[in-house]
Amino acid sequence: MPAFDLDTELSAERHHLAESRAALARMRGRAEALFSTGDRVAGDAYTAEQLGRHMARRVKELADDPTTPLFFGRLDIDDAAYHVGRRHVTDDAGEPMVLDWRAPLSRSFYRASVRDPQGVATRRRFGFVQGELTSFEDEHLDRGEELGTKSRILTAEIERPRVGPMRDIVATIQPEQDELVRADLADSICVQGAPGTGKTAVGLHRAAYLLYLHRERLRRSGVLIVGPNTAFLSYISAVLPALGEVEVQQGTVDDLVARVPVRAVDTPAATLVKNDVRMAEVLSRALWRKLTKPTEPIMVSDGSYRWRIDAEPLRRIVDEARREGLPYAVGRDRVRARVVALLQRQSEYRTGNSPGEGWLRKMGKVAPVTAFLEAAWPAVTPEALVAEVLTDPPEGVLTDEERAAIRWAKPPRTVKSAKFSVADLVLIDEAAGLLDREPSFGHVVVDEAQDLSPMQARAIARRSEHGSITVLGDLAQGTAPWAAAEWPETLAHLGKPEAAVVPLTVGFRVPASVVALANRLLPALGVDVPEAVSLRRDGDLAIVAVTDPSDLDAETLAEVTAALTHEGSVAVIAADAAVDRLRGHLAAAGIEDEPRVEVVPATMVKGLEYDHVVVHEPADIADAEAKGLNRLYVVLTRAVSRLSVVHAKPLPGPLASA
Ligand SMILES: Nc1ncnc2c1ncn2[C@@H]1O[C@H](COP(=O)(O)OP(=O)(O)OP(=O)(O)O)[C@@H](O)[C@H]1O
Repeated sequence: MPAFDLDTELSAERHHLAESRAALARMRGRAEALFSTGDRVAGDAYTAEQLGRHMARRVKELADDPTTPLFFGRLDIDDAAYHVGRRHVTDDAGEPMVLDWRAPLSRSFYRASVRDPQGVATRRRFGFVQGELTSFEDEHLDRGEELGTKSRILTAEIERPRVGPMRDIVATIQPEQDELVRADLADSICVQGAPGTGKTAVGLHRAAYLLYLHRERLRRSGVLIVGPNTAFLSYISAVLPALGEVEVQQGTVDDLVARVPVRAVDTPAATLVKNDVRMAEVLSRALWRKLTKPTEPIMVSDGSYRWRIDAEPLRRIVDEARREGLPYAVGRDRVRARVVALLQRQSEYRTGNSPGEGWLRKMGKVAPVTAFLEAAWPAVTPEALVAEVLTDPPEGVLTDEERAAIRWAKPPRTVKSAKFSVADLVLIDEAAGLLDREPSFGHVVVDEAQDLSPMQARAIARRSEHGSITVLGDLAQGTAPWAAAEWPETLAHLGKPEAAVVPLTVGFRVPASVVALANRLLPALGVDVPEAVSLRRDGDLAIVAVTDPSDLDAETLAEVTAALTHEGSVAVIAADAAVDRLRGHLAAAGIEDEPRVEVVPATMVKGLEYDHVVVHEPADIADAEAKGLNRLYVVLTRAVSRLSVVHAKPLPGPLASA
């Protein structure tokens, strides 16, 4: 193609971009105008409120970020051109100027190939700098041209330095990722992906996709993202808003179950027992054994008459309600209602009239009925049930040693004054689930799921009972004492045993040389997962052996200083115990004011990434915990461009020959 043609094309595309931005601004202007007059046109306060919320959301959704491209691709189908971007933009006549990446037609942007062109003659990808269109790249699928992962624009995007929070990947979603993103709402899936294969990205884009396709339904039931800690959640928090999705709930499992404050710390032994799935059985038994067979009749007087229900029908009512398998508190209400119904029938029989609402309510609360209920089906709170179990752990499910591990050394005088631990909160949540139903989200995305304990997984299962889930994780990165060695068990605890386990193996973060180093650890990790294959041929790996251990921190500092000559973020990752000392060391060298540098404890880096990672004394990281080698595997795979490993002690196990 002659050069002037390229220029003409580029300026035509720039023109389309400018026009699209102007059209989006008009769409937003219209939404704002509607927003400001909304309460005047709404019939009542409730509708005005609903309309106001809807319009405010709409205005937010239509925000234009001048630093990100409004479209990033184009499809030529049957002589028509369709630009693909972050959201629909239409001109004043309602004609599409940019298609939302989630629209059915846009699917071909991600999936069309020479083998299956899907009607696409040409696929065009745009290169941008700061929202300005600078280049494009065409694949003429109709002429057998396909770039795949060799696309220059894809490579540039993957290799772009990382600064600040996570970015969306709409422009470059790969076919195997797209298949997961666009899976049906009804499908629960489990993505087993090596580090940097885009699991988190896939989960977030899937949430955005499902919200687009099932907007009303999911807005009502809600979409929830569960992540391992708040640092991770804040790292990913900008992705969905950038995709126009501003109403997704994000939290850790601890956030989900936070019904009471955490005021105690468990021993490791107690933590293990409390997270074991048998605790569900312990709680369930402790609860249901509270029911007792009624042996006394109920005698009630309402002022005019005396009523009596014998023990036999009462036994039947309790047995029936139990057999119905309802949550405990619902069953209790049911028993009360049936007792009142029996009284009502007697009253109708004797007086010939139906008693009124007030009479029925009163009968539900009279002392003999309440006393019967308290004996046969006593009221209980989740906290009280857990406190009871921890005060005197029942026999039958746990071993004596396990019971001793969770028994409170000094039981509290009242439930209110009880001090609960993080693990207790999950138990309280389980107890609450036995008492009553938890509202279910329409879809839940669970990241770093390999670290969920069975009891935590059950807390998520209760919140997705009527919805589907996307489970993201990597068994090799499991560091919790209960971390899964295979997926089916976790999926069963999550209530979705049928979920398909789909692997992702192409890595977009970690350079090949770094992946090769990390992969050496895999055989020692005791899990059977496919190795990562890196798309990245760039990147540096340096192993710096220090002979005098007292030089270790100085060498680390030297690596940081060298890293700062490059673009992007720098992290020193060290065993937690060394972090304060290293921060002091860097501060003394005047690096504390450099916003690009962070000293991060090894236990906090899961899910994060930095352009340059300096790993400080890997042997200490590996020795710090039972799953230390898994932790080291996580640490080594955080680097986007360069990894320096600084060590005085021998490198741990399988890395020693590196
Ligand atoms: N298709 C893609 N195009 C461009 N960048 C991508 C693509 N897929 C993933 N990435 C980038 O690769 C990096 C790793 O992605 P992500 O964090 O989602 O991986 P992960 O599998 O969750 O990793 P980990 O298991 O280590 O937490 C991110 O910077 C992400 O933006």
